[in-house]
Amino acid sequence: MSYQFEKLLSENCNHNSKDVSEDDFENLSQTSSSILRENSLDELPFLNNIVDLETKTEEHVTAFLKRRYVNKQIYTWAGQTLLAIHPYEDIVSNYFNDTSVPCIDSIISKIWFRLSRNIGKNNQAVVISGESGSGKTYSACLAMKCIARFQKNKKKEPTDNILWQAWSSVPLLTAFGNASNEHNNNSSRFGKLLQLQYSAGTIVGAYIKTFLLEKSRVTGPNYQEGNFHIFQQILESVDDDTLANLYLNKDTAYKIAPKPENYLKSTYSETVKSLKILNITELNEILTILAIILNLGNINFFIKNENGYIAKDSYKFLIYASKLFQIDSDNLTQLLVTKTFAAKSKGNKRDTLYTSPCINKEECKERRNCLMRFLYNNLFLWLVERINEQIYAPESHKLIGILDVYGFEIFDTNTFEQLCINYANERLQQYFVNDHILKQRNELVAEGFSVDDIDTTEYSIRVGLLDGPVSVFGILNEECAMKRFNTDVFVNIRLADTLRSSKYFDTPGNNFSTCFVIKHFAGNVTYDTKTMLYKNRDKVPEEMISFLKDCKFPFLECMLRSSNDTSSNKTLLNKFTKSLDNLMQTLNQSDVHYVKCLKPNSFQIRGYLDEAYFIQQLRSNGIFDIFKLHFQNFCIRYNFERFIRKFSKKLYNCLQNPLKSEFHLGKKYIYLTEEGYIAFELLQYISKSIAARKIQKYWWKHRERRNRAAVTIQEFFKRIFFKKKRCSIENFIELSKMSSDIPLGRDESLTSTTSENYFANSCRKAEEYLRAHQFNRNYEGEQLSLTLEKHFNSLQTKPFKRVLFSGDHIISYNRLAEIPVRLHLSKTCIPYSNLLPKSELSKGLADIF
Ligand SMILES: Nc1ncnc2c1ncn2[C@@H]1O[C@H](COP(=O)(O)OP(=O)(O)OP(=O)(O)O)[C@@H](O)[C@H]1O
Repeated sequence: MSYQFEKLLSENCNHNSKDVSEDDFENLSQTSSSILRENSLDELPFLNNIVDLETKTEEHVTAFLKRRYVNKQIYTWAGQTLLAIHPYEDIVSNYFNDTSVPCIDSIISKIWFRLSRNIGKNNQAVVISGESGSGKTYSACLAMKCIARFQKNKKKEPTDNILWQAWSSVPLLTAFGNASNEHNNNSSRFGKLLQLQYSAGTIVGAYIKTFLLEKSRVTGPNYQEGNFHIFQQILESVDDDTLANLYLNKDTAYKIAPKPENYLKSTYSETVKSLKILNITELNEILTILAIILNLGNINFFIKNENGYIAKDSYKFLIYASKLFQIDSDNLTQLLVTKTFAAKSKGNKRDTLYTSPCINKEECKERRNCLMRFLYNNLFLWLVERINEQIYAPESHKLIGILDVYGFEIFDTNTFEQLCINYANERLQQYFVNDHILKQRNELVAEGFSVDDIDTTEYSIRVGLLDGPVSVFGILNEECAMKRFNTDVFVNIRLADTLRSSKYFDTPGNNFSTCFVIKHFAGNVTYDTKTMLYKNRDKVPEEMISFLKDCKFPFLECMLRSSNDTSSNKTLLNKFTKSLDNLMQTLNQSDVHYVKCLKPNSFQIRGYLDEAYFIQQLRSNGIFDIFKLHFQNFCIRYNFERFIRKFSKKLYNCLQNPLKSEFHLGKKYIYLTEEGYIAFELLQYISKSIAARKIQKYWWKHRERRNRAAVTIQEFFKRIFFKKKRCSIENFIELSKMSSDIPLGRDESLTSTTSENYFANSCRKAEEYLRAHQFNRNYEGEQLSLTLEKHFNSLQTKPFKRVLFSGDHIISYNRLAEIPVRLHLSKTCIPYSNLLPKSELSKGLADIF
């Protein structure tokens, strides 16, 4: 046991509850550990964590995962990382509501557990990674569904529920940001980090951060690929009248929106519903922008005498687009077929602007495409901003991040977008290995665990090759900054000359090739430098912005406000690298949980796991490195002081033997497995209940004794009081007797007035007596007055026959009531029982009132 910990234990020995005996703990700990053992056996009919395998060779692990996959067990733990194999069939429902097996739900329950008990960092994140089409977005949706089940206040109307609104953003952003490609008919063409704001068991807000939309797709997807789903949705589902207002027609072939074989039949109604849930009312404006893009895409050009012109057959589309822009068609023509450039003027004068015609069709097309990309990208950013306005809670809260970025991509032709996407995956993989595996390894070694070496240099070298000082990005950015005329071949030669020494870089083909190869963690990808510089510059001509500002369509102004700073000289790679740096910072502030999505084969066939293909994914994902860290099962750690404050020394002493394997004492921390932590909490709870019950028992005993003592004292005092009272009544009776025993007629000096005085005196004394004894209309008082009344009336004193008492007053002493009178001095449950019938009042008690 660590010295520090021992010291703390001895310092804190007074901390324990004295009510619970060591034996109680002993018994409890035995019971609970046996419960835990039984549970784990019940819950794990098969092994479900590959670190528990006895033989951990690559072949063994693959065979084990294959067996699970064939048994339709698509989820498996690799330490604390969840492996999810794409089933290519709908079997996920088997896992619903069962957190005992590895699945997305178990990750979310872990996160919920941590947040609700303040374990670990304030923020939690799920990083879902994998190749394109491996099921990342699907897993992200499952995670959100699971959070919805966990959160409190389920009864709230769905429309008031932030999570419901955040959930509605999924089909909306899918429609605008997903498209079909050869790997996946619903491939995300942007990266997304959804941050859910958590407070006291509820999601109170959310925020969506997006990364680099593949905007080049909007000008026309690659062969057999689709454009963003929204275009098909409009052309298929919007009614004819609305389409006519948008200058669109179902019979027209729109070049940018081909229908690939495997296109996703997503529904427009779902998109509209999501807009409604998110209170986005600008549906018409959105449709107009999309209609402009569709019409612009059909505009063709021809060149005559080195001047660009709009082709006659496509002139109508130009007219439609300018009507939708609400600007004169000549302005649009001018924008598309001429270019403006600024020439430096002498002195401090402003630059002079010159206009020159586009000299070839490609230039005209590029200007048109630039306008379409700019419009679509800004529409997308505006949409994300509007969603965030609706779902964001301004107060700071704990965060649950769900990161779903585009998956690693290898196509026949890979260009700038694939370079960015694969770079993002490379960064995430590097983060996983460096900040998750390596950091843990070093900490574990420092804490006394013995862990094998893990070589992570290859991941850093590859990231350095892409974005370091001498790197692919460095050269592309430099070429953009120099603004010199350079061909794609030249850029490729420069890349090859500079980076040839790296073992992760290669240049296939001859000197005129425009291709280079990067050996990524997930495979070799051949990139084409064609259009790379152009796309990297990401420049929107000034005159295009002025044109949009001149248009009378008011929505354009709102949209431009959400746009990025177009005047900035930063390249797209600069911006993208920066956004990924921010993402890494966000992850650094969170406890990160990993879901690695894997594809069983490259043919999208269900029930078949291609071992060679699969093993490569495991290798490149760093899954085999996880074996070296199987200590990471100790996923909860406390520093000693907090541990002792939370649990007690006695609890620790009792549990250290039965739960020996569930915790580890390091130099700074005590490490617990989740089972260990639950056992500690369970026993602490039970021990507190025992202590509480004991305290209750003592308290009841004490109260009983106190009550009994009070009763004894009361009895004693009552006895004395009654004795005294009886005494004083007797005295009074004696006194009254004396006053009434006046010998009438015998002594002439004693007149009737004298006798009357005597009687009146007696009565006054009787009243005083009653008052002095605190006559308060209670039973005792009543008894007393009745006793006195009886006594007076037995005296037969002349001329006063009867004396009638009410409380501490004599109310009648000159004549008897002619009817039997009962005076009720306290309220009874019989209504009006304290009143006499009116008819009887005059006869009996007229002098009373
Ligand atoms: N566990 C699963 N059960 C059933 N279908 C699934 C499962 N996982 C994924 N799918 C389906 O597979 C397809 C691809 O999944 P998804 O879009 O989530 O992949 P992705 O990794 O996000 O791809 P990309 O990186 O291209 O966006 C989708 O149609 C999805 O519905």
